[in-house]
Amino acid sequence: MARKFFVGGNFKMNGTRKDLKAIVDNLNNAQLDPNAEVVIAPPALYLDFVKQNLQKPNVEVAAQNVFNKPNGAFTGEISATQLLDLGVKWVILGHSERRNELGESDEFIASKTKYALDNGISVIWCCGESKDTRQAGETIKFVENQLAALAKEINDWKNVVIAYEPIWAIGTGLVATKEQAQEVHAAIRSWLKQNVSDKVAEETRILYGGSVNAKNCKDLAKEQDIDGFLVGGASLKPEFVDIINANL
Ligand SMILES: O=C[C@H](O)COP(=O)(O)O
Repeated sequence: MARKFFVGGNFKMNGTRKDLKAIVDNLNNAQLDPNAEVVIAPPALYLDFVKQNLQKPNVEVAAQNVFNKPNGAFTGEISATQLLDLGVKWVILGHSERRNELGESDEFIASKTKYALDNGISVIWCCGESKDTRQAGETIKFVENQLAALAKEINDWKNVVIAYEPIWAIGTGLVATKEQAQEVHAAIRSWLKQNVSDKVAEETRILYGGSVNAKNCKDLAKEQDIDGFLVGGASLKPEFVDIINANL
């Protein structure tokens, strides 16, 4: 089964209504590859605003976080029920900025992933190594450990998209070579085959994230196990359209 090309735009903590309207208008007015599935993740405060302004049926909205409890005294958190109330059916979890800046552990991320999936929200689950880990030659072992922590919590992978994002490539302009990215993507797929099932390995989309732009996306997209991208900085710019259209 061919895996559908997937492009996520992670706006992170960027944009006001004016900026976001311009980004959404740019997408509304663009010719987008009809075979690409596109999800954009504005700051939580603007999820509804972006949703109301989007006019493209193949572009959906994602949250950048969700908590693992239904409601209650959890200041600053957002529940799955609240996301569904706005019609938001995607969430990004496990991003290295939340792992490192906010101290989210593998176990906490796995429990949030389970909670989101159990409530019908699809997850873009992120993994990836630091520069030190890569230099020590431990990239694959590190990513496999992150996967193992997730696999302890979840059984059903059909609504999970994996994003491999080497931390040293995020926002640095230092993109992984297509060989480096393909090697880790193939290792993730092989881990899924050995530890989950052939079907999950075959069907799960594995995205690359880390300084993807209009210039490097076409080459990366040709790699066998790269099924799309999770884009940060460039998703705020008009070139996001070129990344969505990388296969055209
Ligand atoms: O979630 C997106 C990644 O962190 C990549 O960000 P970047 O494209 O700005 O390097």
